[in-house]
Amino acid sequence: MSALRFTKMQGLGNDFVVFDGIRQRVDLPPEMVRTIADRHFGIGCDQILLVEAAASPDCDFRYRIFNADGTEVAQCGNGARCFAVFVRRAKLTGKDIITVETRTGRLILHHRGNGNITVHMGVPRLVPADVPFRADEESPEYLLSAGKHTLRIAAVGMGNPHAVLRVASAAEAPVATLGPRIETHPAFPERCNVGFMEIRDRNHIQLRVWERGAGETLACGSNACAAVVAGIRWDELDHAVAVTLPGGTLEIEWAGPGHPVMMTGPAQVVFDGVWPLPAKIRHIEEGS
Ligand SMILES: N[C@H](CCC[C@H](N)C(=O)O)C(=O)O
Repeated sequence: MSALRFTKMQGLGNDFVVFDGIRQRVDLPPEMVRTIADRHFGIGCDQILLVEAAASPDCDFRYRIFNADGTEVAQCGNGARCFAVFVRRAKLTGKDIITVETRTGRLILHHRGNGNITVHMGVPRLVPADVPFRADEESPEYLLSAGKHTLRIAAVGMGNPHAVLRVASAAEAPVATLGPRIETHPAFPERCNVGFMEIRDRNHIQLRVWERGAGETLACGSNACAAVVAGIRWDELDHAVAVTLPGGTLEIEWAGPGHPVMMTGPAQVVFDGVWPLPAKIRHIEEGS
């Protein structure tokens, strides 16, 4: 095959290149992911999403996610909503409720009928080793040394690792400087996504996110979930919260430990396209 069909999609401005890996063979070595994601030499996106056949009989699809830096990861909330729209539009399923398997668990994607999708994002991981985060014991808040700063953070796993800091103003938060410092902090052995949360009231936060492997994005669904979990554990938020990010607002609900986090929001198609496979990738493709 000398080219791959794709669909460009976005969820609150967090943008994706989505490949159907069922009707076409799609290999995504890191170099190819980086090239496709590049906003000047490629298509341009924060993440690539790959639809595959499920290995588990009780799942409808396998859902794979690749960051713009080429790393494969196990969770993407905004991408999950786009995945739900993609598989219906591609007529890979007609279901309203779709179960997908990821590298660390499974998500349930629910078309609400009004253009919004609700995603059962799984039960948050709060034990440090499950985030993963290096700490002797579980706590709603940890102190993290970063250069001359000592930061109070929450560490939450949503199938991917998240740090959350409370800030007075999300708009003025030092995302571009402190974000990469925390993303690569040794306390997070697999790096992390970094949320800067301004609490407006018990049912509304403003959030900006420095994403692992992508930098600051207009929205991050899994960090929105992690931020609400953190705020509820700090007794600063109620159980249903509107999370306003630069790209728009998500509705997040969490009933407390042991319960899943539920995320509701939109997902849109931007355009369809064809990605020409460069010769060297085609050479690998032909099994040489
Ligand atoms: N950067 C994330 C993956 C994408 C998550 C984000 N786009 C979302 O909507 O959850 C990570 O490395 O864990």
